[in-house]
Amino acid sequence: MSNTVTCFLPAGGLFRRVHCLSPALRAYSAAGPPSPGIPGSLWRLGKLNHVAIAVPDLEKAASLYRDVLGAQVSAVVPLPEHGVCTVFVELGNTKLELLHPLGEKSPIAGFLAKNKSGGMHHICIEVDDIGAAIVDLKAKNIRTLSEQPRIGAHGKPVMFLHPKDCDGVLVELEQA
Ligand SMILES: C[C@@H](C(=O)O)C(=O)SCCNC(=O)CCNC(=O)[C@H](O)C(C)(C)COP(=O)(O)OP(=O)(O)OC[C@H]1O[C@@H](n2cnc3c(N)ncnc32)[C@H](O)[C@@H]1OP(=O)(O)O
Repeated sequence: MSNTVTCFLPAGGLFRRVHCLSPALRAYSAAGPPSPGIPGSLWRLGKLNHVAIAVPDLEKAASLYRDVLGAQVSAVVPLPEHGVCTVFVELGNTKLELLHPLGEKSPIAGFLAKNKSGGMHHICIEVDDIGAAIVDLKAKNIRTLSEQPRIGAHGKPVMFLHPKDCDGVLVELEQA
């Protein structure tokens, strides 16, 4: 079954044929696909909470999203317990988290040394039961980057998963 329908849009007195998402698929996309979960599993994956971008100049990056792209951008929030300063960019369906190292032992210092102009650092996905998720993922040999969950940028427990066990992507799970 095709996911697209053909629409005819007026264009300079004529009609232009374009392919667009079928109404059913559009409704599904707007609501967000429900995670089916693993049968018998005690936890489920939820929404994309944010995509984090490590940046060498936080003010410059905040200005790009606020003044050039017109997004709603938060103030700078230092999180010394995580070794980063953050700025959140509101996108409606998700957020961007701009990250800059704070302190001498920042966990993002190595990443920025390798990626001097910055780059995508991690994705954060919500889970409905972070404790159950951690037990399950450890049993499946996915390495967690701390023994216990820590309190993340939104005041909720978070856990990072090793990028080498997640197809090269650093994944943060956040309690919904
Ligand atoms: C506030 C909170 C929140 O949102 O709630 C946050 O954001 S805190 C955000 C900051 N906190 C965190 O990131 C905490 C979790 N992160 C960590 O524990 C660390 O950053 C690691 C992911 C273990 C990487 O540490 P480090 O750079 O010192 O180690 P390393 O250079 O030996 O890296 C090991 C391998 O992983 C790769 N690697 C490193 N960082 C990566 C990243 N962000 N994405 C994908 N791959 C990455 C390296 O290139 C290397 O691969 P090769 O061996 O192939 O070269």
